[in-house]
Amino acid sequence: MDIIFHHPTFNSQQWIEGLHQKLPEATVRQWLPGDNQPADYALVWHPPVEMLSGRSTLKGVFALGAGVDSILSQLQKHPEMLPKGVPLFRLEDTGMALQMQEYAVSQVLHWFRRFDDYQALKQQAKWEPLEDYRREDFTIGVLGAGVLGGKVAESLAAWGFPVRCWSRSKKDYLGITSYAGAEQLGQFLSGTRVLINLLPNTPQTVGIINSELLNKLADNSYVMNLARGVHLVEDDLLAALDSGKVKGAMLDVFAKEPLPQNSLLWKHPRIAITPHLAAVTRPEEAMTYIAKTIRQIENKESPSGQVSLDNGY
Ligand SMILES: NC(=O)C1=CN([C@@H]2O[C@H](COP(=O)(O)OP(=O)(O)OC[C@H]3O[C@@H](n4cnc5c(N)ncnc54)[C@H](OP(=O)(O)O)[C@@H]3O)[C@@H](O)[C@H]2O)C=CC1
Ligand SMILES: O=CC(=O)O
Repeated sequence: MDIIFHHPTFNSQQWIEGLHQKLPEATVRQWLPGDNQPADYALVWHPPVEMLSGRSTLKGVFALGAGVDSILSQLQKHPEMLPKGVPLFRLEDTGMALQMQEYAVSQVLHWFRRFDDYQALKQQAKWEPLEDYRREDFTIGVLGAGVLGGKVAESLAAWGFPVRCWSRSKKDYLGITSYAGAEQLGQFLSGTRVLINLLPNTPQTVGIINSELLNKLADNSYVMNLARGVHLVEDDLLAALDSGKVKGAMLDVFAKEPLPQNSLLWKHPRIAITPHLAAVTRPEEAMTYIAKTIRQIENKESPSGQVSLDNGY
């Protein structure tokens, strides 16, 4: 079995050796331009078109992340890149759900305990106990209730917050109110105090967090974008912060990354920023998942994690 690997920043040697340990029968090599030798599987992130195109004998392509929007947008321009019938897989959880839970829970607690307000008071050297927020006024709404959104919703429910989620299909998560489809988005937003985005980037979700949506949230709401920058209309968020509709935001992803130096988001006192690391690919867990999936494919089983090219995620 031959596996080719390409990632612009990962340590290729670590992956080649790690995969070989998990799949001793496999020969794993870093793909380099000009390599058109046979391959059964390809592990990729931002793959050069020539790496994949024409490889009709591939049994699977693995994206080395959870979101496949960059690969799908490359595919739009170069449909030949993924030969017909070759399945595309993505990483399902592989250690990312726990990272997302850590990120979301810590920031929700920060807002809930009014640490943002106390930081502002500290700037003025003011000793001023504020009224506590009540959990019942702190409904959390998670946009996207898949592998990561579902786990984030569950962890916040465990902290006793009222939690709801929104997805395409209805969910049955314990203690979480599920809303589905465009027709239930308004209900989902009404009364939501903290909005957490974990949607995939698809034509239906681009720009979804805009002024119309933000205006439907509860007053003094908070926004956390953990999915993709293109989901958020940055100017609309700035306007909602300035009008007081939104009280604070925590952003991990941006329409343009790295976030340009001249972006107004950097300067806003009520926006916190992290550089797209809410959940990173953990090599050990990812390799375990990929090796298991390859074995399932070899055994003619149906592994989970296959991307629906029709749905775009
Ligand atoms: N910032 C970071 O570091 C990281 C960001 N990400 C981002 O997180 C995203 C989510 O990952 P993951 O949870 O694994 O993805 P999943 O595919 O498991 O979940 C996606 C969810 O979004 C829902 N959804 C999709 N389209 C729509 C729509 N049009 N309307 C309503 N709901 C919709 C799906 O509904 P249904 O369940 O009904 O299909 C599903 O619940 C990734 O696509 C990636 O962009 C991922 C990892 C790290
Ligand atoms: O943003 C990261 C990913 O895995 O998707």
